[in-house]
Amino acid sequence: MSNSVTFKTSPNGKLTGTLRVPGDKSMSHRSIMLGSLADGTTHVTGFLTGEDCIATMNAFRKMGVAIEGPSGANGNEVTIHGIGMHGLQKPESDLDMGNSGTAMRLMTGLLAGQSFDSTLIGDESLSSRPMNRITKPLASMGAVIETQEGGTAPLNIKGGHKLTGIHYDMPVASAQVKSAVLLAGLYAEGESSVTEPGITRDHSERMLRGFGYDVTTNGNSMRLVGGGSLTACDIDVPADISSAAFFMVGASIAEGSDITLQHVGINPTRTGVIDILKLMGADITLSNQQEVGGEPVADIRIRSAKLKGIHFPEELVPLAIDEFPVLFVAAACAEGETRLTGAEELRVKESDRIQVMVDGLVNCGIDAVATPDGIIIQSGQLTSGTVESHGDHRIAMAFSIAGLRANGEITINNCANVNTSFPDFIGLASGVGLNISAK
Ligand SMILES: O=C(O)C1=C[C@@H](OP(=O)(O)O)[C@@H](O)[C@H](O)C1
Ligand SMILES: C=C(OP(=O)(O)O)C(=O)O
Repeated sequence: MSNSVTFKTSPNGKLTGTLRVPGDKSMSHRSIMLGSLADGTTHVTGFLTGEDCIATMNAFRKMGVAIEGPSGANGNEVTIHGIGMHGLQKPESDLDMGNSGTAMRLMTGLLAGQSFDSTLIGDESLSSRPMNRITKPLASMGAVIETQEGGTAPLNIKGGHKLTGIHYDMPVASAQVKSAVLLAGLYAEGESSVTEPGITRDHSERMLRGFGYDVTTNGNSMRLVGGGSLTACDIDVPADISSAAFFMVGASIAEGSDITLQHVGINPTRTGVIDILKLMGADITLSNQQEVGGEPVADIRIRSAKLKGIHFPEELVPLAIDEFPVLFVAAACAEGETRLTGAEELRVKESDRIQVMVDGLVNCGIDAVATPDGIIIQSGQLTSGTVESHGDHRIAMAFSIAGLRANGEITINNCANVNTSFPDFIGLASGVGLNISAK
């Protein structure tokens, strides 16, 4: 897709049938990172072939890791020939993390513990996101990292510095910050630990354990001791609940919908979207629940329902952090008022997701107001309109879903980055009944 991809929706769609959305982005990034540092060969299935995860894969290839794939019948199998905790080689050029905060922040933690220098770069959006939230705790472990003025990327990470474990009381509930400290902690002397102000996704801890590393979780605190090693394992990446969320909201708001989403990851640190939609009155049922490779998965059936506006519980914010753009679309279609508070983190994602969603909703006829840490949305009729996604994949897909309830066409600009997290969104969404085209 070129940079100027425009999506156009038309009315009267409903979502029916069965769908398996692409693999989990958080787990796909981590599978490449841990697989590369492990002893032995790691096979990954269900890998997300979105641009962000391919960028992570290419970064490790540049550091000497042999990685095969994506290949296989579904094109989502990857084989990583791990080179051990100390096997990475100095890359000959900058490592480009594309659009992904997760990749850049986790990689910074890992690279801080290497013997060589490296530079991490990203696209325009990533280059404007705050990196001092990780460079600060990493510096107190002994890492030497140069940021740009204002604490942004490119990041120059100086190798060869001895790291020492710390305890870090995280000021924000961020899995990326937690993971950066724990991954640096693998290379640090002694114990590294974090306490998070609210529960955040725990894929790093689970996957480290899957690779045989001892990570202890005690309530909101996690700890590990540096100097150990990782043992290769097989990883089955479930479908991404953040991608499934678009269809959960779409099926809820479009009358006559009945869709089943298969093999979705339902790790309790990710299921805020299900809890929130249920509080709004959604009809959601889970079946085939099982544990696959240390992560719970299920099939999720959603039928259309009459939603009502609510005040989103603040404790659910980190557990649904990437799903708010599409939850705001649900709110526009729900009876009454919906309020979000305690979500200032949304302002430092791929775009300022509060302001960008307010602007787009207002352009489509909805009364929405931004607050410093959230939003207030009144129920209304979505109309035709033109929306700027600001290159943010989740904004582009949220307004695609809004098209199901709009009484006219919605034009969404700057949608190329949908490929970072959801390859073939248009094909899969059209296949289950969304009236949408891209050009
Ligand atoms: O650790 C991860 O994989 C992620 C953590 C979250 O970011 P924060 O840690 O900044 O909240 C989330 O928004 C992001 O999409 C993925
Ligand atoms: C915020 C997101 O990702 P990241 O922070 O990795 O860019 C996202 O995928 O919605």
